[in-house]
Amino acid sequence: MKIMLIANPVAGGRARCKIDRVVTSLQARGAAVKLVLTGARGDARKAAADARDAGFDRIVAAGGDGTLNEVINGLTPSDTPLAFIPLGTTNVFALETGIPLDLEKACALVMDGEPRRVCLGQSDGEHFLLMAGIGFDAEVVRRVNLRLKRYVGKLAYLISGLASLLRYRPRPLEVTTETGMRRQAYGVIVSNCRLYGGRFVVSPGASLYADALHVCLLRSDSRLGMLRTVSKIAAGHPLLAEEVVQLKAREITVRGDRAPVQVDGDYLGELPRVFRARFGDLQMVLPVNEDAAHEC
Ligand SMILES: Nc1ncnc2c1ncn2[C@@H]1O[C@H](COP(=O)(O)OP(=O)(O)OP(=O)(O)O)[C@@H](O)[C@H]1O
Repeated sequence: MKIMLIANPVAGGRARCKIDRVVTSLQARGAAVKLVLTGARGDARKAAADARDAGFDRIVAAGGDGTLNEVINGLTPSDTPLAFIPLGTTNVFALETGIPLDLEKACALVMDGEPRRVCLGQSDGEHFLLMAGIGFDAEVVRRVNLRLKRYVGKLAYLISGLASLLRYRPRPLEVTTETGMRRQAYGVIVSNCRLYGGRFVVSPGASLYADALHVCLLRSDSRLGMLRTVSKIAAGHPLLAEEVVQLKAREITVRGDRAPVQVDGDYLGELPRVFRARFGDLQMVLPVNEDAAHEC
């Protein structure tokens, strides 16, 4: 099996030795591995685009969810299956899909797993695998100090969250779906997966294998209300109808006065934006689980 391994040596703080172990493990399982180490943002995307038609049997992204997002954007659309080795800080995609955090088991999945078609979110030509956030969470992502994140990990988001909370004022957002349904909200999370930011379940009905996105509309128009909703999500408490509205849609338009947008944990820009579900443009090597089998 010919494998292109695109790996971020600074994922999760320091991943260089883990990447060497991944190469050794894949070679021991019979793979011919070409390794590209990223040196900066954008390298993983370029490497994936270059590898697209180069005859590899698998493209493997090794790093955090940010590296995975870049590889997806370089690769899609493609029939070459994409596998993932989680080496990141939060590893939301691995938690969502059950990709093992144990390197040996993750390498075994790369070699033995069956590729299957997945759904991606798309906005202005950019793909996302996990979610897009509009409003407060995007402000937190915009303000996060990436150098600090290398040293303190997830704590950098908490620091940015507290700093953002002092200044942020929830502003009204207008959300329209392809069926013409129109709603107002003060924060929006467009999900392709159930989990958000770690093990927090924001969109329980979302699935990587369905041709749709789930939309969570946050209705609190005050900072205190917003804090209450976020705390309940973090504690795993059920949310009330006056706090959130959940929708399912294939196309979602969000308008609002220069509100910030993040996708898969990276700042993307400001509103207005259209978010679309795109099923089948990419195949991924993932563990088989029953939910996934049902959705297919
Ligand atoms: N050699 C490098 N030096 C500095 N930054 C890099 C390098 N290679 C890639 N990057 C940037 O680091 C960003 C974050 O890395 P990545 O997502 O792999 O790990 P993480 O942030 O630790 O994990 P997670 O996304 O799961 O929180 C990438 O989006 C990329 O822009």
